[in-house]
Amino acid sequence: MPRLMRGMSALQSTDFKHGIRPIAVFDLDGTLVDTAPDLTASLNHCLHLHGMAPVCIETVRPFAGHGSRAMLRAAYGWANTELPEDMLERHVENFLTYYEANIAVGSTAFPGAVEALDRLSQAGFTLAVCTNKSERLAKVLLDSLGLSTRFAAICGYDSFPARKPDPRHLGGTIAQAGAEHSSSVMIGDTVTDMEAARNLGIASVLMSFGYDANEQARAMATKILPTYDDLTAKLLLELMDSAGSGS
Ligand SMILES: O=C(O)COP(=O)(O)O
Ligand SMILES: [Mg+2]
Repeated sequence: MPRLMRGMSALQSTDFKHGIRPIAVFDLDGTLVDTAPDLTASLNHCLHLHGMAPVCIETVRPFAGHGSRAMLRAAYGWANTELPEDMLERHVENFLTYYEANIAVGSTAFPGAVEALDRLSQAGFTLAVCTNKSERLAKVLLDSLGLSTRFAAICGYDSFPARKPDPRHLGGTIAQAGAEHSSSVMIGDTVTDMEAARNLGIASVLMSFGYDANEQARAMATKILPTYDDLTAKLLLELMDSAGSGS
């Protein structure tokens, strides 16, 4: 916190274009935090309850950023087993109960993520999280990892009437953080994040180490980065300008 305040006090709002403080909005699963270990454990807990064999984390990873239903449907598909809708809903309940109780057992911030947050804060950026997790679970996870106080807003799929890729989720997060979408950028790991940014008319960065940086996501991203090392304030300000925002 003292570090953040030092960074903020070093810059005046007049240092930014039109005096607007920029905001970097981060996706959570697969972007800031590697949640796949605990999501896989929760999935395997559900499969075990139904006498099914466990699945390995590498198989689950591409589905990990698309929610518990997507993971459960995929796992039943791999096992060639029917999954009726009512059973899926019971599984989701079990999944979420287990997940909440074990949310930060194996989950950690991706390499370089915390340092990138430090850099951006020191450069005067506001930070926020826009995730398709529930707002409550996102806050529980970020609290457990000691990261939540860094963010001016943490918004989940249930914070607004619509979720990513609907621009109301991303736009609502930016507004709740006290920022403006004309000086904002979205950093994520899936096509859902890139599409949300495009729908709001802002720049996006695709972190290609994430869970599902597929062709569609790559084609939609303003910039693709393989690691956090290159995620700098300078780059994000340039992307905001080139997206026509902030001008
Ligand atoms: O839980 C999900 O559906 C995905 O979460 P994310 O938006 O943080 O990647
Ligand atoms: Mg994600």
